Amino acid sequence: MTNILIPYYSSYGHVYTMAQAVQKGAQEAGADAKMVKIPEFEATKQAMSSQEAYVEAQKMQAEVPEATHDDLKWADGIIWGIPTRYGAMPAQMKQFLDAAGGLWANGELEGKATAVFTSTGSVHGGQETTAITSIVPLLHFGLIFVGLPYGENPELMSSDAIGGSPYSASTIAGTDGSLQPDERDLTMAQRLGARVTRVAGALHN
Ligand SMILES: Cc1cc2nc3c(=O)[nH]c(=O)nc-3n(C[C@H](O)[C@H](O)[C@H](O)COP(=O)(O)O)c2cc1C
Repeated sequence: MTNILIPYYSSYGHVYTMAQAVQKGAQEAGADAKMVKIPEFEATKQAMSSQEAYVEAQKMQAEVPEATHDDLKWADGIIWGIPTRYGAMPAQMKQFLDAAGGLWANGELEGKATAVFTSTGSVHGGQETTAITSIVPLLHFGLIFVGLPYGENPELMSSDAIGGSPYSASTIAGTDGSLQPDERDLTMAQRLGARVTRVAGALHN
């Protein structure tokens, strides 16, 4: 069986919902697919403890285990859930990657399939920049990047304000976080899960 890991970071639940769709797509493609959350900073936990939306979203994810570097070793494919912070990945995600230097040094992730999915507050808030800049550290680990092709995702041709690009599945949370992922965003997220499962399986064999 192909092992797919979905490490994600989600303050308000949108990336968590997308991660569930990615997991469903991977499972339907035959993977053992595991969601894990990127550890939160203590300072952020404290700063956000009075923000109801954050506290509720964390409760929703209470059962999801925290990501470890051993999880990365277990995986044949890794699909990262990365909300946009100033057009790029959050510090929490970068810290997790920075702390994985031992895996980098030993080349332990080289040759595994990888992909990303993202979320922004606004339509042009940086979905593509988040995906593309995230590819840079992932390539340092020797991961093999999988995109979201037009052929499988006709929704990419839509002129509606929905997520999805050739670089990643994505969603728009709304600047006040009040939107939920569009059905088309979830469908593309599922297809990404399935595609990485197929690629990871082929690479593993
Ligand atoms: C510090 C910070 C920086 C952010 N920067 C951006 C940004 O550059 N562009 C954007 O559209 N949204 C930005 N957002 C909004 C987040 O991308 C949005 O809250 C997130 O995608 C929602 O996903 P979640 O519910 O999984 O946390 C920012 C949010 C925070 C807290």
